[in-house]
Amino acid sequence: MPPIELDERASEAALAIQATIPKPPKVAVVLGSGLGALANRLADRTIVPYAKIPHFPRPTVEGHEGNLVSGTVAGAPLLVFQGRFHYYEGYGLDEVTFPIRVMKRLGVRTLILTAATGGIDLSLPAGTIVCLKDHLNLIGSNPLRGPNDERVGKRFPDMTEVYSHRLRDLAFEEADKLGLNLASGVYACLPGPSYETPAEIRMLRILGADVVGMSTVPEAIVARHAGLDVLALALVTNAAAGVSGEIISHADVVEAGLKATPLIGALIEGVVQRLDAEDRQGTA
Ligand SMILES: O=P(O)(O)O[C@H]1O[C@H](CO)[C@@H](O)[C@H]1O
Ligand code: HPA
Repeated sequence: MPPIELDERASEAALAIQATIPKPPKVAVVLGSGLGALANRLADRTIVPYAKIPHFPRPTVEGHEGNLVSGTVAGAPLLVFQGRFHYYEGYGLDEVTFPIRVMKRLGVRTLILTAATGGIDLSLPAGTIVCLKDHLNLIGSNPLRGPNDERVGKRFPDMTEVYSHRLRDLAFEEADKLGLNLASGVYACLPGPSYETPAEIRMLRILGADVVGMSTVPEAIVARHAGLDVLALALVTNAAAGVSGEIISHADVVEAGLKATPLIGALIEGVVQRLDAEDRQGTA
């Protein structure tokens, strides 16, 4: 898909959203597997089903509802993408990252990505929340492949700091307030949909990965290209293949996501409130 056409699609989608949400929040969250209930924590909700947004793909995976929800958390505005798209669903990376291109046009400046992941590092048991410090893009392609749209970002965007140091510091401060032991780690993105083999997990550990999943990285790359600040919170829903010997199932992943929703929700709310306070003081 040439970039101009993609740009037009994203602009049309943004215009349609603005018909219902005229002043979209500047902070957006993409919810990972099993974390959809986070959207229910918002007050003053306006819901736009993805099906009502032109050119928007439809989620096909259990645990990804397919709604754009605008609302507030303790008075702070937040835009929630309840459901994401994955490469393994058959979507191209243009479609996987379409919501990021749309939110850029809506005026979003900060993106919080959430994801369900397998824990590679033995010190990261199920239930741990990991604040990403870096990633390994092992999906076999790049969402910026193809002609570059210079109006959005550079041909060769720097990726030294994909996950904003400022936002990470903020997340750790808010985690402290909640008494939450937030971990820090590197996310390896594989195409899926099969889970990894134990040998692949040993390889990923040698490569420096702490958690593994099938999303997040394409979205983070497109967001950085477009100049958004990115924070990513990965929930460890299971021990990665071969780590505990337990079988991995998506039903268990979704259940673990549901269980952790109150905690990860409280952390996100703390971060969003801090960003709102900074915005009001004109420091963001
Ligand atoms: O990354 P999210 O969307 O949270 O989902 C994770 O959970 C699914 C596998 O159970 C995969 O889609 C993996 O990427
Ligand atoms: O173990 C996993 N591997 C890949 N993706 C995942 N998403 C949740 N758990 C996993």
